[in-house]
Amino acid sequence: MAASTVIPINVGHIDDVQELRKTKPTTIPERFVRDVTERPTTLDSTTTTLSSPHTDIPIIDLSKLVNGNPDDFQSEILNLTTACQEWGFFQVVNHGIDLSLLESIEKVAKDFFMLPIEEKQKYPMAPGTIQGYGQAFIFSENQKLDWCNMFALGIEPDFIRRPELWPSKPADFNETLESYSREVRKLCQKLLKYIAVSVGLKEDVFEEMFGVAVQAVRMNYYPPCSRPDLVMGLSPHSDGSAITVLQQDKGSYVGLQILNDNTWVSVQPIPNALVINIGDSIEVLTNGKYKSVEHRAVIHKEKDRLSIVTFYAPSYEIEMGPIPELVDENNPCKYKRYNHGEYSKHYVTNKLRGKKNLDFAKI
Ligand SMILES: O=C(O)CCC(=O)C(=O)O
Ligand SMILES: [Fe+2]
Repeated sequence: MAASTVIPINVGHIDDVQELRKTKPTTIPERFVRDVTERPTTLDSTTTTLSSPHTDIPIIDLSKLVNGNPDDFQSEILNLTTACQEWGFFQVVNHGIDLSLLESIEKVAKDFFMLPIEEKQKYPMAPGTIQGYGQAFIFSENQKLDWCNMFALGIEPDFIRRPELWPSKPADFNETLESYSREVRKLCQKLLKYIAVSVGLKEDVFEEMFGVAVQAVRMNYYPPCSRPDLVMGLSPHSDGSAITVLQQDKGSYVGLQILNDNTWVSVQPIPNALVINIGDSIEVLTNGKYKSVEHRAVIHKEKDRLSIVTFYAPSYEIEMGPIPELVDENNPCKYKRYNHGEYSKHYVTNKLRGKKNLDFAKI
């Protein structure tokens, strides 16, 4: 997320999805109804329950990388290479973050979303910005809305923080988010080290390059919807980050889908695991060897869902472009050199639209 810039735009009226849900509408408001081509594709027409192939995306056991014997380390690095190259997504187990902390962040996030709307609206996401409570990436009154309420905050570096948007309720929200973010930051640093090794680079390459990495969190709350076949929880997109860490609530239904081989496949949640995905910045740095992958969230007819998503990205000052070791005559340079801050700005000032934002970086 880039530092906020206020853009004078007319986004029209954005319904709060939780409030909308309370009114039990018999028809879904037009602004949430997707064009036929954009609806969740595979549908069990008898039950209006969404069904799509479930795939077990790769699982990485971090403990084998952090303190495994050399054989385990090597085989897990190979798994990581496959996961990043063929999927761009994996679930990490034995990630070292206390389960009690995962539970605490889930609790404060849920408690926040359950507050009265008047309380949540004390922290509004202004049109065209990406921090606070509301709906991000809406830039016009004609744009379709996602079936989702979001609460997003910049964490690091300090200058991206908007302290006025940090809520006073629930009382332990801020403290919990600080502890959680510290742990997730360490996890990202570890993962990037192993991702570097897995692509044949020295382990500190990203750490050294990134400077004070940008970290932001977005909590997505998806209420149920009587017509999940018509709406989208979160529009298809790739993340602008280097990597993203996604925590789903305990007992989450299958809501995250990723585009693999042109098919939307559902990610089956594993209790206490974290979902990791490659963002656009790693795609550029690895010269496309590891690609960011388009993903989206779909909605359930009866159940709600919460995801807590951390984006970890290079500092805005750094110059981006493929790492020279990954460019040769068999792998010609596919991306230009640009300032990462420019890309972040480009990303947050456009609607979510698959991988289109990355055209910015392509030669
Ligand atoms: O809720 C999910 O599963 C997806 C969230 C996501 O992709 C995002 O916030 O960028
Ligand atoms: Fe995402």
